[in-house]
Amino acid sequence: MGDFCDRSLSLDERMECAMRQTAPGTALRRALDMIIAGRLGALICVGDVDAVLAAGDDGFPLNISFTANRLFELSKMDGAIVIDKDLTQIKRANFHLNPDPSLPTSETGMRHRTAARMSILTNAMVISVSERRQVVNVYLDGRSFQIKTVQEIMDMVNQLLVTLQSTRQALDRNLLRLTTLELDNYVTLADISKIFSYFEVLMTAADELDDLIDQLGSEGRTIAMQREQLVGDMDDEYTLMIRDYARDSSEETAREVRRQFHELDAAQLHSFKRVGAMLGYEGLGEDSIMAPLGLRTLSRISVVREGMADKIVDEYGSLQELMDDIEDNPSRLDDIGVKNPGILADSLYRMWGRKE
Ligand SMILES: Nc1ncnc2c1ncn2[C@@H]1O[C@H](COP(=O)(O)OP(=O)(O)OP(=O)(O)O)[C@@H](O)[C@H]1O
Repeated sequence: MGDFCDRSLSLDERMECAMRQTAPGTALRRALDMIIAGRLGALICVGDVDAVLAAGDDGFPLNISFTANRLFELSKMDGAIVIDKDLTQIKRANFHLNPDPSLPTSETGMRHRTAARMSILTNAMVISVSERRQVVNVYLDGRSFQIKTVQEIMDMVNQLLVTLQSTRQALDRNLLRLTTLELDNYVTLADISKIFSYFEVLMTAADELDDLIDQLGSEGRTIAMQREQLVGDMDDEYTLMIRDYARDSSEETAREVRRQFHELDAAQLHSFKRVGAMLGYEGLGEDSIMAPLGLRTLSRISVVREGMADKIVDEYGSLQELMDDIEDNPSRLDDIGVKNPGILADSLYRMWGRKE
C-alpha cells in the first residue's frame, strides 16, 4: 500500500495535499468535526498501511469501507485507527503503535508524540485529535499543522479581504495617476517605488488568502472568486510595470526582480536606492526621472492586441518617442501591423487628458 500524497512531491506539496484532504467538505473532515463535537480524541494513520501495521500490534482487523460515521464510531475506542491512502477502507482499529522512542519529537502527551514519530517512521499522514484540548493536528514527516475551524479561517479571510480591497483601491488610483505622469514624461523613482510596494502588499495578502482558500476546501469557492476579482489582472500589470522600468525589459528579468521585491521587507521596499538598484540602475535619487517603455499603458488600450504592445515598444523604444511621433507619422504604426492607429492615438490622448 502506497504512501499518503505521492512521495515524489516535496514536503511542502505533501502538506498542501494533506490540507486539501482534511479540508471542510471532505468525509475525513466531517469525521474529525464529529469527533471534536463528541468531545472524543483520536489517533488516525492514513496511507503507507504496511509500514504502519509493521510498527504496532494488536487491534481489530476490519477491512471495511470508509465512512465519516464509521470513523467517528471507531474513535470511541482506545488506540489508533489505520486507513488506506485513498481513504476507501478502514483497515484496523484499536491498534497499539510502538514507533522507535528515540525518534525526535517536541510534542507532549503520548498520543501526539506517537503521531509525530509515526509520521517520521512511515509515509503516512498521521492525525491526532486531542481529547483534552479539542484540537486536531496533522503530521507528515515530523512536521505538523493544526486544523482551524471554518469560523477561525473566515475571521482571517475577512481581514485579508479588507486589506486586499483597500490596497487594490489605492493601487488603481496610483496606476491611473502613473499613466498620466508617463504620458507627461514626469515619472520619478519615488512614484514607481510607492506603486511597487502596493503591488507587494497585494500579492502577499493574495498568497496568504490562497492558503486559507485551500484550508476552506469546498466552502472556499466564493472567496476564490472574490480573490480573482481583486487580484486577477494585477499579476500581469505588475510584471508589465517592472518591464517598463527595468534596465533589462525581458520577462525573465521581470520575474527575477519580482522575486527580489518579494523578499524585501516593507522598510527595504521604501528605499529608493535599493529599488533603483534592483531595476538595474545605480546612483538614482527619489526625484530621478524614469522613462517607461509603455508596455503597461499600451496593453490597457483595447485595439492593442496581445503581443502588439511589445512590437510597438520595439519600434519606438519608449512611450515618449511614440507620443512625439504619433501625430506626424501615423503610417509608421500601420507598417508594424496596428489595425487602427487613429483609435490608438485617440485612446492615448484621452488617457493623457488632452482630448475629450
Ligand atoms: N502508542 C499509542 N498507540 C495507540 N494509541 C495511543 C498511543 N498513545 C496514546 N494513544 C491513544 O491516545 C489516548 C490518550 O493518551 P494520552 O493521554 O497519553 O495522550 P495525550 O497526548 O495526553 O492525549 P490528549 O491530548 O487527547 O489528552 C490513549 O488512550 C490512546 O487511545
